[in-house]
Amino acid sequence: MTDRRLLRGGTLVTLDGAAGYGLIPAGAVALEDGMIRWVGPEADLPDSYANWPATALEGRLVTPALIDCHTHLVYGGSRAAEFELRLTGTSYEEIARQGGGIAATVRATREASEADLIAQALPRLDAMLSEGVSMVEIKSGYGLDQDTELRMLRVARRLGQLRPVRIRTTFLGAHALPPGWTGTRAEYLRDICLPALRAAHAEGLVDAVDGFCEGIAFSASELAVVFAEARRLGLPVKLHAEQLSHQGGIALAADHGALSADHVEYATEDDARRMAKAGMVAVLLPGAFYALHETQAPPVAAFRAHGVPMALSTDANPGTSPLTSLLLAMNMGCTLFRLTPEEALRGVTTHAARALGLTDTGRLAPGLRADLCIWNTDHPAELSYRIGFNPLHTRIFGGSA
Ligand SMILES: O=C(O)CC[C@@H]1NC(=O)NC1=O
Ligand SMILES: [Fe+3]
Repeated sequence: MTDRRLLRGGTLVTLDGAAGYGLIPAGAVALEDGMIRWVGPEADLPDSYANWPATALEGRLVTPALIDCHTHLVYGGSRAAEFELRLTGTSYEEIARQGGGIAATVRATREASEADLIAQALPRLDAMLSEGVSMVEIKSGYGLDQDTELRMLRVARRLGQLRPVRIRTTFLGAHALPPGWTGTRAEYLRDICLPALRAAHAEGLVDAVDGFCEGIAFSASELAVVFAEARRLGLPVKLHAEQLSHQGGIALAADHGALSADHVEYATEDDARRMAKAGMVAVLLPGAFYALHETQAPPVAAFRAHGVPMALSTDANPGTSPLTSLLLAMNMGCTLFRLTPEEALRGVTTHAARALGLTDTGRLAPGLRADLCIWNTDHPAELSYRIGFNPLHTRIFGGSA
């Protein structure tokens, strides 16, 4: 039985082309068997679609469904108490020295069963879906041992079976040293991280590989070992780079054909040039910038000048970005990083898809997946202008509402 649906009488934001909204006023979209078949002015609708079951859009805005391309959505426990500590004078570093920070989440995640992790992740995932998200990237990185890293990735895969959403998984064993590790960072990567990556890959749990290139985490030369193994396994790479300082992470990522460099607050003009040449996406994460009271914004003007596509994401994680609203991340991208509303919308659709290495979604065009959002507004800027307001009317996933 062919599943057909015609949306008619809305303002379409196709995002076709390298710039602009690709607006089609009074437009129509024909969906069939989970794919977009036709997009255009309703006046030009071919007769063959005229009798398809129709939904009147009544002038509402239609965009591609949203994509959150950088999250740490699966984890155990909460760090709300640390939030309170920080606001009563204890520094981030002091909390880490006391065994808090990532280590606290690692302990809670190791103690959590698969069912616990699913139960704790679902409300966060549901919050994203309620705002029109159709795809979420989820990283490991709170296990830092093989069993827990694989359990995190299995949970991420399971979430895509429990909800109408696509999940892309990223192995982030190179996130931090495990609590209590007495060896070197290179020994952790060799003896724990890489065997876990190979085991996760063998189980089909990994879509990409990531690392945290920072003074408090791993150096570019240490991470080169992880990226070399990822490439040997045929996996794409991406990198948390230049977040709190300049460590040369972008150069490493560019040398390994990375899909993206993420955070990039301390990226330079030369980094932007390298990213453009390597065809990388800059994934901007304003939630962490905001929560850490960061003052160094990413070099948006340099990314624009060199044609580096910019994506936006929540970086949903319990420490530096306990944010599960991609709409708020859009507003932060505009307000904190001075992105235009068009750049913000591209950042959570077509550029986010590119940051995940995907070409089957992120725009309204024939042949792409029928993942769309219908909004109770008629102007695209409303999506990043409002703060704490969700104008979603209908989320269409694979052609179904
Ligand atoms: O604090 C946490 O739990 C994660 C921090 C998070 N991880 C990373 O690589 N950068 C971050 O901001
Ligand atoms: Fe992150």
